Amino acid sequence: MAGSLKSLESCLEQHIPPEDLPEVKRILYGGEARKLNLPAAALSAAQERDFELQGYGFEAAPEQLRRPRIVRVGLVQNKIPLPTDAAVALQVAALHRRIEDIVEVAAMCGVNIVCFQEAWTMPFAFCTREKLPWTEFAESAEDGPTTKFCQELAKKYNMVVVSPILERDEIHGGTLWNAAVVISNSGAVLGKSRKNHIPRIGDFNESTYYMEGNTGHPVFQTQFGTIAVNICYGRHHPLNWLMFSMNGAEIIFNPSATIGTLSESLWPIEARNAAIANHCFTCPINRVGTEYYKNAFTSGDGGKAHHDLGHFYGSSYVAAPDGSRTPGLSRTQDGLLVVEMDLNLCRQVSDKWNFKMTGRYEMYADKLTEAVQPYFVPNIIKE
Ligand SMILES: NC(=O)NCCC(=O)O
Repeated sequence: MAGSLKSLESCLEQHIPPEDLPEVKRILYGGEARKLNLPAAALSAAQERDFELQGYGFEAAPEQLRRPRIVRVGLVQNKIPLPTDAAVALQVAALHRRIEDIVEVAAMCGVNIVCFQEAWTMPFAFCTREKLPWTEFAESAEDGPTTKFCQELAKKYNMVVVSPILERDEIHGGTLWNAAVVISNSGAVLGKSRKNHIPRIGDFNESTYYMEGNTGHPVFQTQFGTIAVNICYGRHHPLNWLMFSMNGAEIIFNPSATIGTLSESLWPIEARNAAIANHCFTCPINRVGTEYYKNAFTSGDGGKAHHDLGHFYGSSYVAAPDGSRTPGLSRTQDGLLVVEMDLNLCRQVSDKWNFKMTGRYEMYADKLTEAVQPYFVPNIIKE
């Protein structure tokens, strides 16, 4: 069964000889991440509320002129608590309750910035290509009920909240977007970042619902650091990560909804590579579970009609600019990953590896401008 393996890390812990494990972890993960000492009350609340709680820390070297810039981020992955044919309002309310329970524990763990999974207020129903009831989950990014709910959480816990939703933009003809709303710890809506790349693969039929985002690559200056949101499929586009980094992002969240058969072998690579290439922290988050739909749908490949998109494999993790990473959360269980990071590490790694300095961006900018022209002639040298 797709979801039967709890996590890659638990499998390694179980089967790699103990004397080899540290070296295996060094090669695979860039070393053993420091475990955070999380409060006992938080650990027992997580257990009672049936979600995994893990905490890790990344260090930076002490500097003479800058104080450490320590921030704690919280990544939340979860199943949908109600079946997909429950009333829309009940599904949203149940998700709000679930997230409220998890965010309370994040607050106990001192989290400064929390991010939820892609389209967190709904099942990932775009596979069905049906409009109702799924479009009813869409809300205003600026003052919809979910944004108001997140504003309350932000103020209550002095926490920046990144809330990826299905957005309805009433000002522009009621159009739908896949967007992440960023709410300051003051409770103010800082802004939104729309998904730039919309998948056209397998049952990810999102293009039936919304277009490629038009907000570019905004970064949000928060009290705790400069953050950006690269939504799901944007993970496969190195230039998308690059542009958030160009605008100064120190932490790039990647709220996602993706399934094992399609992307699980890419998952540990892409966001981690982006952290390395852009001297920043990246935080990929994936939902968990299998979501069933009453009406069967086909994949347009001659195969049988089916009732689910596949197994969402969780495995949320954080990668650091030096290429090290935390273990992933479970592939099957709801979870909160708390990660402490010193943002000074971004510049320290940049000074060491110099990817920004050696990037030759002007060369690529010129050549890309040429390459996107309709009558571009590729530079192929022939005998
Ligand atoms: N939500 C989404 O864009 N999924 C597409 C599949 C993937 O990017 O792994």
